[in-house]
Amino acid sequence: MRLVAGVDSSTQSCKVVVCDAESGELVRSGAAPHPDGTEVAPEAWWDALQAAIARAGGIDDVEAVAVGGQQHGMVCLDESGAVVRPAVLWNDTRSAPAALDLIDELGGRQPWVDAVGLVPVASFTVTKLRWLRDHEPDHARRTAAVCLPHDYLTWRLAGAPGPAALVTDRSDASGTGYWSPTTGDYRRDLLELALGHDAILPRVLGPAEAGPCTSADAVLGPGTGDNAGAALGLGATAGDVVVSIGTSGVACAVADEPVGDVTGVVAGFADATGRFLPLVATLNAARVLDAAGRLLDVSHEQLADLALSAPAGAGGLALVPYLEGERTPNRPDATGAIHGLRLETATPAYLARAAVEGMVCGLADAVDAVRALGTPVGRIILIGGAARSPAVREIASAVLGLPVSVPEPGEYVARGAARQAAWVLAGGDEPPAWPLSGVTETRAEPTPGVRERYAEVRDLTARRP
Ligand SMILES: Nc1ncnc2c1ncn2[C@@H]1O[C@H](COP(=O)(O)OP(=O)(O)O)[C@@H](O)[C@H]1O
Ligand SMILES: O=C(CO)[C@@H](O)[C@H](O)COP(=O)(O)O
Repeated sequence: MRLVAGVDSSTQSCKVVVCDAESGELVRSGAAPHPDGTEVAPEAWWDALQAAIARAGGIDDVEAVAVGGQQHGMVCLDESGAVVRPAVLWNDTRSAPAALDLIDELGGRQPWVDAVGLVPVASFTVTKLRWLRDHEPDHARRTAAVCLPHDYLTWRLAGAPGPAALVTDRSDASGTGYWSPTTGDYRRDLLELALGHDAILPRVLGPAEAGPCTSADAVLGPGTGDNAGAALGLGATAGDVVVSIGTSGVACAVADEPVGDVTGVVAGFADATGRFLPLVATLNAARVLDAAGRLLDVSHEQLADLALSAPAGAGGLALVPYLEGERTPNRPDATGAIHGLRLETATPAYLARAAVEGMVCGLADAVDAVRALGTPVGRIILIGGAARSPAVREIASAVLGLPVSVPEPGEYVARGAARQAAWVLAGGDEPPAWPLSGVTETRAEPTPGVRERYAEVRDLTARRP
């Protein structure tokens, strides 16, 4: 059996899967946590990767490896390849004012969409670089190379051979704000507009192009942004909308043509197969349920039981989930809120229901935005840590008014990276066929009233203190 490995260096943890290159069958896996916070030393990702690899039984016997990872994080290296400052992550909102400055300086939203397929918001790398230039000019000046979390780990696996050897892929490059999915080229003028000077950027490899090798002589694939990795791991095709409920909430779909949305709601990313990946991301997803569990002092399982024991709509109790500010809609300074509290609804069960419904309503808006750009929504595929919750599956189907397909619990981003590694080994125009097993479908009675109530209260939130 020829083995390949795939990595998902996500916001909260690092996961490694080792798979049969031909069939995709999972052979073994491991995981390790990441530190909390929206600023992380890249060395911590490297340590977590080493721990996850060890827990997966090592990767000395694999022939190819690819790394998927959280998108957009700003990793700055100096001339020697040393990290200049901790990475600023996708969910850090400090660069919201920088995003507005950049939009203004290029002449509005449309020039950004035309140039790079997206409108800058705090999540995207380009705005973080502008923040760096404005707030830490010494760090900006020392920055000789800029890369993303997955690029950094690929480079470390290759032995960190100097910044000029950095590589990336189309999907993650498309989330920087200085690479065009339409032309396949960097927009160095936009990098300079943000950072104040040019810098080394990772070479963008083709979807199945081999990168350097690891110290154990396994070939490294280009890697992927995590959402493109998930689409590849699931084998998503036209009509599939992948909804991921991890730290971020995401709705995305594979498309044959690039997408441009001047409202900035849908980002026109590239995917991991040479196609495109229109995507909407929210800042508030699984952690809203973590927070509800903490408030009620219950486990995820108990929270799900509580939520399912309350009636749909939670008697008008509605939770706006902007606990970390929000990216879509673009409200970096917003906070969460609970509306409609009455004596009858002031119970753990109603609050649990409202938390799941509020979080899912944010994702329903995301699915609507993807659909509004002409993407067909035939099937919803639900993944991410919170897809393990029966309440999330049931309420997602009810609120979306659609059946929801859930593959067996697994690490689909890491699987997508492993499938890319197998593709690098096998060559050819399409990745090896890796059948998806254990998909179950949840169909719940639609509850349109839940979204109507949510729409009434969605904008009624206080600003962050
Ligand atoms: N059974 C569950 N119900 C709800 N949430 C869960 C459950 N299991 C895990 N989670 C949550 O899923 C999140 C991790 O999901 P994951 O997709 O790995 O996140 P990320 O990719 O952002 O690191 C955590 O916030 C965790 O608490
Ligand atoms: O910012 C985005 C997509 O644009 C996020 O989806 C990040 O890529 C982080 O993903 P998770 O770690 O939450 O899965």
